[in-house]
Amino acid sequence: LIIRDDPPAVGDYIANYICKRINDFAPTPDRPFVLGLPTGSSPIPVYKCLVNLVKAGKLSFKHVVTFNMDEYVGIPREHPESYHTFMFRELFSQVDIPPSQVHILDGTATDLVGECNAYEARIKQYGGIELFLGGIGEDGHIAFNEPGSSLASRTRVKTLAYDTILANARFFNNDVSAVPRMALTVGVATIMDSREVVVIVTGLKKALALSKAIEEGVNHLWTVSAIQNHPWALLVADEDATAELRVKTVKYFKSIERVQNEVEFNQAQLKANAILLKQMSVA
Ligand SMILES: N[C@@H]1[C@@H](O)[C@H](O)[C@@H](COP(=O)(O)O)O[C@@H]1O
Repeated sequence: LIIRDDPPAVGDYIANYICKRINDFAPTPDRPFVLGLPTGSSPIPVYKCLVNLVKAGKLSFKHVVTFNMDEYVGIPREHPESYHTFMFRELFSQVDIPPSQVHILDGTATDLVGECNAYEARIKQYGGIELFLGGIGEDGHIAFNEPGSSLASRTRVKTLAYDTILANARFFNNDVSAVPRMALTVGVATIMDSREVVVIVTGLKKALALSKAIEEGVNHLWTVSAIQNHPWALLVADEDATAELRVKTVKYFKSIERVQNEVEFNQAQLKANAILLKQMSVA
């Protein structure tokens, strides 16, 4: 768990982290970086920063392949609140990703089950997802894996929890009746299969979910808690989202980061000294 002051600082941290991961991976057309992505308000600061990194020439999406987490059932791609529209508005139209490398579930498909199965197959074809970025709902859902979702779930059709419908009404002019009742979503196991999971947790409203995710056991009622079983998971939260954590938990994770920074600083110094010594011996 990494804690930053506010959502922009969380966005900066995650975007720079993803940028480094993609650059270190050095993707090529034959070996693209496969990235899983979320929608919602939480990832907006991440996307803003990723766009700036691309504009500054520090990052390219040319050899990045993306898979979005979820999409509403029954609203067309062109709908202003479809996740398709959201992704192109906030990220894809502003970076150098070829649209053919973007994958988003089609919530208007005539065969929804077939659409979900094909999505899983496509992810496999690419050799799985390298890094899955996610957000969480107030009830601790990841993607649209609402409370009670099987932790072994795969991409499927999902009925939304009434709390989620209420929470998402803000995107539909606060008209609860306009919010779709169903969605297509990757499963908990689809996310857990990825080689790395990064979760954005910002705002006071996510505080209980964050506590359930990391301070208690793995539980299908708080599906994000499944990350406890993932070998390489990172949560990045802002101060507000830590409100329900124990003081001890917050201090513990902050102290780990301090120790890690110390280790990295010492390693950098050792490296710099070694270079200096080598230069002196050559001279
Ligand atoms: N399906 C999405 C989730 O993937 C997202 O994490 C959640 C939180 O949204 P926000 O970031 O706006 O709080 O909203 C929706 O339910």
